[in-house]
Amino acid sequence: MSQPKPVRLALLGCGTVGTEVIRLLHEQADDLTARIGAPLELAGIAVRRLGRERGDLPVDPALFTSDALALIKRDDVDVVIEVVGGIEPARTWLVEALRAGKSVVTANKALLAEDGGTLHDAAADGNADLYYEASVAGAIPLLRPLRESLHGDRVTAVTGIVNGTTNFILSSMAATGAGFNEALEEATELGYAEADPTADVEGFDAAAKAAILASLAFHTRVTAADVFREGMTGVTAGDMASAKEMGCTIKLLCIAQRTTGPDGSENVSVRVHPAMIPLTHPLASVGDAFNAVFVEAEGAGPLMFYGRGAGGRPTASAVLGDIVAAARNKLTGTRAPSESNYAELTVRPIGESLTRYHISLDVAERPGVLATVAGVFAQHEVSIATVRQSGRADDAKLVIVTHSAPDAALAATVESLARLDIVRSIASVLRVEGGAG
Ligand SMILES: NC(=O)C1=CN([C@@H]2O[C@H](COP(=O)(O)OP(=O)(O)OC[C@H]3O[C@@H](n4cnc5c(N)ncnc54)[C@H](OP(=O)(O)O)[C@@H]3O)[C@@H](O)[C@H]2O)C=CC1
Ligand SMILES: N[C@@H](CC=O)C(=O)O
Repeated sequence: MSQPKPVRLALLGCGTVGTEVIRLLHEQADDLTARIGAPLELAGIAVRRLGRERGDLPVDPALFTSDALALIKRDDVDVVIEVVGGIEPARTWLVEALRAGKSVVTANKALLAEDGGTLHDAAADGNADLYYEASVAGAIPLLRPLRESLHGDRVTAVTGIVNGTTNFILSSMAATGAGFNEALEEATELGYAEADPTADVEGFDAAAKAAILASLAFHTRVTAADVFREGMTGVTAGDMASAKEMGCTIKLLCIAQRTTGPDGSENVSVRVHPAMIPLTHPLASVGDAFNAVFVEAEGAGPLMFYGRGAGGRPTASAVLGDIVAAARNKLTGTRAPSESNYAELTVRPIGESLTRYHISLDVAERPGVLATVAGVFAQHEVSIATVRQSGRADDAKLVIVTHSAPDAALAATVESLARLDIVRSIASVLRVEGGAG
């Protein structure tokens, strides 16, 4: 019997993820051939620095090129795998590949969240597959369940920890009191952080993932620019200690919800910010670079997805799953179902979202302080859940946790508090989720 023709792959990028894709392709070659019905073969590997030392990769050095576009355009390439990152030149490459009918597998959440529409349109034009499971939550199978398994249901919320680097840092700060810089350095060495770790710590990476999740979950187009984003660089050791005292911890959360506006219209709210959650909350025990995501759907109820959210090998596992799917489709001449972004829901501004605040104030110690502070909350129609008071005659502290209120009212309350002469400083403001406080 004649050997089936190999499915030929162009790999763009050979960094943390790309090298592990090469290793898995090599280690599992026989199994992959059996599963797909044809062998996978690397046609070329595009990198930026041809002379870079790449260790003992099980691959022919002649496959390396610095001309990604020429590699993509080759007639013998069936599937393009992009693990480079960034907006350009990745967008140009992927549009070129898709329009030419080549399937694309990418881990590039930044591009998908900024301009996913262009990629989906190019995939439709070229009748090609666009797979991106690795772009959100590393190894966790999450996008395929949203894209396929839950397509008969109505998803109402997606909440979770979707950035491994910041979860690693916050978990280290909570467990060992490790400093921010030290923990970030370790996360970078372990291959969790983005090329520019600002994307992680300032919440851009999680916001991109939130946009992808919200688009898939609610069948509407949400871009990174639509997502309210606050990073975790402002979280201090003091915040962590205060959270601990209250039986809580702090996590960078992604929260995407289907909501109803004041006029009864349906819309969505998508936000990323650090939040205080009780230690009893299932997300509180998600440590290291692990991710966990809750999906709530009307029929299914709550579902939880948990696993490694970053790192070369786990991410490569998700990439390989997509390669197998794309290769099978190539052989059978079929295509994965395209995205159904039909809903056109408006994204509500953060000010309209209902949140709760934990506010820590340094105040003067004199009679009437508490009443004055409480008056400010009343003025903004924000109800107080708990108040803790501590301190000496010249240096008192008030820690206030609110009930839920529109975020704009809570932010305005903080602004008014800052203007009071009895408030020496606002030590910290954190949002609270999951019954904390
Ligand atoms: N690391 C992780 O845990 C995860 C990463 N991702 C995503 O995967 C993608 C890759 O991440 P990661 O492997 O960590 O990144 P790295 O920075 O480790 O690797 C990037 C690779 O892209 C190559 N490259 C950069 N610019 C060009 C160019 N102009 N032409 C050709 N090659 C180029 C680099 O070449 P050279 O080697 O010569 O420098 C390098 O091989 C990103 O989109 C990231 O967001 C997704 C999930 C998890
Ligand atoms: N930098 C990202 C990598 C995976 O997406 C993270 O830390 O989660």
